[in-house]
Amino acid sequence: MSTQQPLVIKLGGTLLESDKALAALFTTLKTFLDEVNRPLLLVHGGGVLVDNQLKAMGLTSTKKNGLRVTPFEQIPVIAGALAGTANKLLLAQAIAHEIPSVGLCLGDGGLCRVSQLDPELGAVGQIEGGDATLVNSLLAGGFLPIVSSIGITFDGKLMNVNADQAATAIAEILDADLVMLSDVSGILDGKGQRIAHLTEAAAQELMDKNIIKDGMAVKVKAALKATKTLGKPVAVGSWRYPEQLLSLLAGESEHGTRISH
Ligand SMILES: Nc1ncnc2c1ncn2[C@@H]1O[C@H](COP(=O)(O)OP(=O)(O)O)[C@@H](O)[C@H]1O
Ligand SMILES: CC(=O)N[C@@H](CCC(=O)OP(=O)(O)O)C(=O)O
Repeated sequence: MSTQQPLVIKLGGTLLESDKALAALFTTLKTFLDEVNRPLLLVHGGGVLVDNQLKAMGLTSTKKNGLRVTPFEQIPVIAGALAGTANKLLLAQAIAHEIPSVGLCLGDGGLCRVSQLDPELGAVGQIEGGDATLVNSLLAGGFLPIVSSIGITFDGKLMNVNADQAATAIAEILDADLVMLSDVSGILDGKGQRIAHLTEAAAQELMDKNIIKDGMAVKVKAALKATKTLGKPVAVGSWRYPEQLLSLLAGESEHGTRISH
């Protein structure tokens, strides 16, 4: 990996529930930025914050194939949780760790072009390319962009995009390396063992058997698409062990799962 090639790290939303894990991760990111001369961008989820917020308002929520059904009347609340609370909690961590940062959504600077994915899912977006100009100038200026997965359609509608799909699309737009940090040590097989290296055929078999399912199936499908476009593997690891970040980046097999086609 070249030293100047951007790195995209996707942070799963459950990280936001642990102040200790957040602080440990941002300490590692600060060291990484100081020691490794490399542009870094964070994309984050926050499904758990959305769940909590909807519940507090007496609203229910369902998922279909790992994607949240998003009635248009709920999008203000969901955008508030993701582009508001989740994004600003991460920005706050960056500031507390002396990392110059900017909080964005997919619509800022036209980073991602978003359209409605499927009318049955409501205000759920899919990404159809984008424009790296704004983000590249932020990276060149030494800022850490922190990007939520709220998108805006060409006709001005807010859309909820799955954060794994957002992260893979942004990695494709920036031609970046991609590491996805979740709440598991990697992708697990039918015996609960970590899979060090997952190919497309093996992933398909595990999805067919419902061993890779829900949010992880969305993540794996998005990662497989990105590996093809980027022509390199995508790593899935845990945010619980930020010290494993360099090992994940180096593609070592001791930690996480490397997905390739
Ligand atoms: N084969 C699998 N290996 C690991 N996790 C899996 C698998 N299948 C389903 N999962 C679930 O996927 C979750 C991670 O995906 P997701 O909820 O989208 O996380 P994140 O918000 O971190 O992106 C795990 O917590 C686990 O419950
Ligand atoms: C359409 C869709 O499913 N959107 C997700 C966006 C947040 C997300 O992906 O958060 P995690 O990475 O923490 O799972 C949602 O509403 O939960």
